Amino acid sequence: MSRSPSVPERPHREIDPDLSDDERLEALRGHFEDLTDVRDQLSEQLDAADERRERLREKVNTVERENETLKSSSLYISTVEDVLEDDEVVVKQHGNNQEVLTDVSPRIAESVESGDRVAVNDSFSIQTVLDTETDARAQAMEIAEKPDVSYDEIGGIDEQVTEVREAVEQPLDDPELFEDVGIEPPSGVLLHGPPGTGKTMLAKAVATETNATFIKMAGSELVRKFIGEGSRLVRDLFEMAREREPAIIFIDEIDAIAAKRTESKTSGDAEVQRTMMQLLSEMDGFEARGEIRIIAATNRFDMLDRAILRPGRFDRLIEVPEPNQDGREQILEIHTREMAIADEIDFADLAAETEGYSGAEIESLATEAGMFAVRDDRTEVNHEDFTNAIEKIENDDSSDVISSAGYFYQ
Ligand SMILES: Nc1ncnc2c1ncn2[C@@H]1O[C@H](COP(=O)(O)OP(=O)(O)OP(=O)(O)O)[C@@H](O)[C@H]1O
Repeated sequence: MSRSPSVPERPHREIDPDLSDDERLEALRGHFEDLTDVRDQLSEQLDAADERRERLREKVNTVERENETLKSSSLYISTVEDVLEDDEVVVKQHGNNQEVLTDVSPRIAESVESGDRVAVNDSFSIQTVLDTETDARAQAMEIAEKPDVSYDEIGGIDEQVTEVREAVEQPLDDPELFEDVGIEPPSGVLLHGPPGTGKTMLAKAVATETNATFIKMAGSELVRKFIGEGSRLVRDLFEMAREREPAIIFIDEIDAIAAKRTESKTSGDAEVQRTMMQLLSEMDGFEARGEIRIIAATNRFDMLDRAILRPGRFDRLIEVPEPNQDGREQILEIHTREMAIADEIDFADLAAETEGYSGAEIESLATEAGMFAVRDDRTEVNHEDFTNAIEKIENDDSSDVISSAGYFYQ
């Protein structure tokens, strides 16, 4: 940056009072000339400053325009395939799968790794590395390499466990058996039933048992949070499963993307429709004996578009009902396994008191009973803590533990 020019010194001239008139006039003239000089210098400096200000203003305008263009121009999402030497990388564009060799700016070169999702501009230069926050794929899916749910943690739905094991686990574990018999295993399994009855648990338990990666995507989030990205995310979902075989794809709340067509033809509906079409086409092109199994869940079975239930799609329907007396008893026992509970606790009695409770609600009940003991400074939970907890839950209007209001299952 150039230094600002120094301000000229103010001229000063003493005039001797003893001088003659002519001499004084001469001295004053000299002083006047000095002043004029200073004025000229100042005015030159002023012009130079004006010129500099003008140049800076132009610079600011250009930067502002560049900034605007950067902000408004769309960036494309790509995946880094390979990081080479000299800050070069190979990226693959989503959508058209085009592979491009491009440079990474030294500013972010350190943080780019193979497998990263990045945003590139028109000339494929990487602008940013998408972190997990901005990475829709990571946000939309829950991935567990090793889910940790075993069948003995699921109570009251033994029949459903057996059915799911036959339809999902066996084709993964023993595909030859199906080949020998000459049948195709079911393509997709649809679990339907009220909320909190163990559908997600069941899917996770199969993944645990078969050492498969568990990849979950929630239909409602696809529709609410990832507007416009639904079909791409469905494609990504299957791609991710193929990358991580064996894998269990679990689509929760499938009704959000596979509901019967409504009268209204809003653009939102069209988008949901596209997402469903993508799901159907992924399933249709699927090798049923492969290492990927698909489980979907819904508590709005009545709303489903029948197209997804056709053979080759979700062709095995398994109802997961609310637990009965025995089921509730088993679930209570499961959720109190790790608790210090008194011998006197009568599970059959508590099961009778909790008619209409789902598995998730029974789990909350156990926690609430434990809270009563904590409040009382006791380490052992007794029968009364449970009955108090039931009373509290049922009286507590604000509690959504017993959430029959939001319950649409038919
Ligand atoms: N049958 C069950 N046995 C033991 N625990 C259960 C059972 N059902 C539900 N739970 C408990 O409730 C929690 C929630 O259950 P889960 O998420 O599997 O229900 P869901 O049927 O998938 O519900 P939603 O339809 O709301 O997604 C589980 O983590 C588990 O602790």
